[in-house]
Amino acid sequence: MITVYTVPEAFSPSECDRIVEVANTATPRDAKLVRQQKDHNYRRAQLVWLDEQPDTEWVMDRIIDLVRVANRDIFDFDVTEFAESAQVATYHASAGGHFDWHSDIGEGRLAERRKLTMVVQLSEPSDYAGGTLEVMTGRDTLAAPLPRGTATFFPSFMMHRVSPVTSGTRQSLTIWCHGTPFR
Ligand SMILES: O=C(O)CCC(=O)C(=O)O
Ligand SMILES: [Fe+2]
Repeated sequence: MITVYTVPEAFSPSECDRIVEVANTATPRDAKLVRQQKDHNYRRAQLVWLDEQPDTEWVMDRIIDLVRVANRDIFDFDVTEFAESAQVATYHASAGGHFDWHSDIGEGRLAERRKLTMVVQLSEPSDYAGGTLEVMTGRDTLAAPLPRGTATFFPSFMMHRVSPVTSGTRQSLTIWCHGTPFR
């Protein structure tokens, strides 16, 4: 189904703490776009790829369970693999954190095979202002629920953005599921 689907409390507060801790102690990279070019006006965030961090296999195990259920119950997409690492993005208000409107499907061997996107809110809503994940559902946009640990799923072709973070810091966990490109 073509929809935005939310799972409250997909990750517990202590699981969010553990993921944030890994991300905050790793060496971040500036966010690169699907075609690997840097364009800071388009996206400003720091990224940590979980598969480069030790002791994070449990995160992937949880992701696999969540995605399996969401895809079985809601999307029924022909997804076969996670071809890219999960990433933790950190958007600082002080660094102009945001991500302009985009689709996750792009050119390139991996980006063209993205089908289902899952984003988990890792920060307490009171820790930041702005930084809303918005998904375009046609004429309207839908704001992803803010509570920490909430997972929001949407087809990777849907346009979405993270509005500018105006105070504090927002962190999120993103994973893509891949398969035969849509046709
Ligand atoms: O941080 C978010 O909420 C969304 C991240 C995103 O859209 C992406 O990494 O493609
Ligand atoms: Fe995205």
